[in-house]
Amino acid sequence: MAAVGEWHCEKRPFDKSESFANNNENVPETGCLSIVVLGASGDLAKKKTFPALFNLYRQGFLQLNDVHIFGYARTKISDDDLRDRIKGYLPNGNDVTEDVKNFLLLIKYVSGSYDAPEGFQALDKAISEHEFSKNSTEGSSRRLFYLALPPSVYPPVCRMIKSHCMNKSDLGGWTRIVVEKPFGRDLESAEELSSQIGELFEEPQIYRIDHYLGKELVQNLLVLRFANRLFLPLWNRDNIANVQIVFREDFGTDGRGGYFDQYGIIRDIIQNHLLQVLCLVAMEKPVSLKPEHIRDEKVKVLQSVLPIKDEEVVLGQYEGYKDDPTVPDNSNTPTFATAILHIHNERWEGVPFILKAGKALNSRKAEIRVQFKDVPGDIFKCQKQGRNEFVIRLQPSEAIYMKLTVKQPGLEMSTAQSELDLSYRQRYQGVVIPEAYERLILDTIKGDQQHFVRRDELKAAWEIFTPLLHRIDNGELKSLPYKPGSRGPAEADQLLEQAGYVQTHGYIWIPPTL
Ligand SMILES: NC(=O)C1=CN([C@@H]2O[C@H](COP(=O)(O)OP(=O)(O)OC[C@H]3O[C@@H](n4cnc5c(N)ncnc54)[C@H](OP(=O)(O)O)[C@@H]3O)[C@@H](O)[C@H]2O)C=CC1
Ligand SMILES: O=C1O[C@H](COP(=O)(O)O)[C@@H](O)[C@H](O)[C@H]1O
Repeated sequence: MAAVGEWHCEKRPFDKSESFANNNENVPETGCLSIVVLGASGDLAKKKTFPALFNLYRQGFLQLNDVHIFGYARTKISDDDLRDRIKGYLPNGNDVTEDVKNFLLLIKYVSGSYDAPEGFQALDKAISEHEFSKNSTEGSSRRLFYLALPPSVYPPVCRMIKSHCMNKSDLGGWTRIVVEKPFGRDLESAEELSSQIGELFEEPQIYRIDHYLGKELVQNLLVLRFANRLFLPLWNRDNIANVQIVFREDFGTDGRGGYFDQYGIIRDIIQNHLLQVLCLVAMEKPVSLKPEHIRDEKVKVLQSVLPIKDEEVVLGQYEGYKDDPTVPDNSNTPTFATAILHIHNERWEGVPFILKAGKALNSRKAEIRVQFKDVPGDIFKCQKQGRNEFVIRLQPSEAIYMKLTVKQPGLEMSTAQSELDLSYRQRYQGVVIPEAYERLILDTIKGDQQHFVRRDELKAAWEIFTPLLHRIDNGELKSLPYKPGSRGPAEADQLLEQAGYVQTHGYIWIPPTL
């Protein structure tokens, strides 16, 4: 038993019945599982993919008897070199515990190119040997390919997997591929990539990962919205004045300037992470929790978004961004953007959805802020404290709180702003909040596509942002300079005010301490 306030990890059985989210009619699967991380020498693999696999392993979701992990990349390194690279990124990886040792022994490395058969044939041989050594029986050849690679190599890699590495039909089981963002640069390139991959794999085999969908509080959105009577009648244009979905980072592009400059903050954060969150905030109740029912509702939201107007966009670029030698001196790439989206449907007509994301700002946080309208016939006018807000803090200090006006304790009848607060660290002491990648990889193994982006969703998301992105790429919209460590361009706050957001002055939510 963990002491109060201490976070701990438990071995959990892989039990389908324990979670309501599993009612997606997937058949429970056991048997030989090969997880292949392509691009194993890279940044994402060492920082996110392998640590997520380790966490799944130490919680008992990946069984020693079934699983084998393969790293694949061009770099010529040995199994031990790869293990050494990964070790430092595992939780407490430098104290080589039994768990760390056993996990690292599960990893083998195969080197090869991304567009020639030899490497993939060697990979297939290594996987088959593993399947053979585990005495695989029918239905037990499960092969998961995680493409931790630049999207430019997805098409050749998918072709190679299809030609040389599919699960063996006599054993049954499955082959699935996980692809990372950025999935295209605009509608046309995304559709081309989708078609290339779609010719090789069926949609149920393709897992387009958006790690924001794996975050605990993003996963809580459906429960909050549809399991609480309190919110059902309030969640609409009659009561809600505006919705903000905000991502802030207090560091810049930090050595990733070359990559970032080709994409910018809208492609990096808004078109995917924030838009996915918007869908979950705005969608209608799905028929059930089946992945297709949920994704159908998300697509409807995206298809109801009106074209974005230039006057409802503010772009910024932090001073010093172009000091990175890999960023061109004349770059107009935004590192900050605020854009207002309007959803043209019965529930949301007239409610601005303000999406804001920025790098090198004054704080690091991601949150959803639902601001309610003023109370009609307000009798406390003279001491008005501010509007009700429902805030879902995605990170850090995960929390859900409701800003309310209450009576200030004491003899006087005066009002104050306070909150009803569910702070996770305090309420769920000793409970581990899983990393987004950990949860999503587990979903791919279970075959649950609920938290992955379907092809038509991706298309609709690009349809919303492509015209704006093209205007930015053509230099028709300029990025305003802002100071690193600031709130971003002042024009963004003016836009917020124009959209009807009423800021509460003199009140700051402080995460409770234990
Ligand atoms: N890093 C992160 O935090 C995040 C990354 N992503 C996405 O994940 C994917 C991988 O990201 P990341 O690990 O940072 O990328 P890297 O730049 O580290 O690339 C991963 C590996 O791919 C190979 N590679 C790199 N460039 C090329 C190229 N031009 N042609 C062929 N192979 C290449 C290299 O392996 P080798 O040369 O050994 O073959 C490299 O180790 C990308 O799609 C990225 O956008 C998404 C979210 C966060
Ligand atoms: O996808 C990305 O996300 C990270 C932020 O992820 P978070 O889970 O730490 O919020 C961001 O830094 C990166 O630019 C982007 O590509």
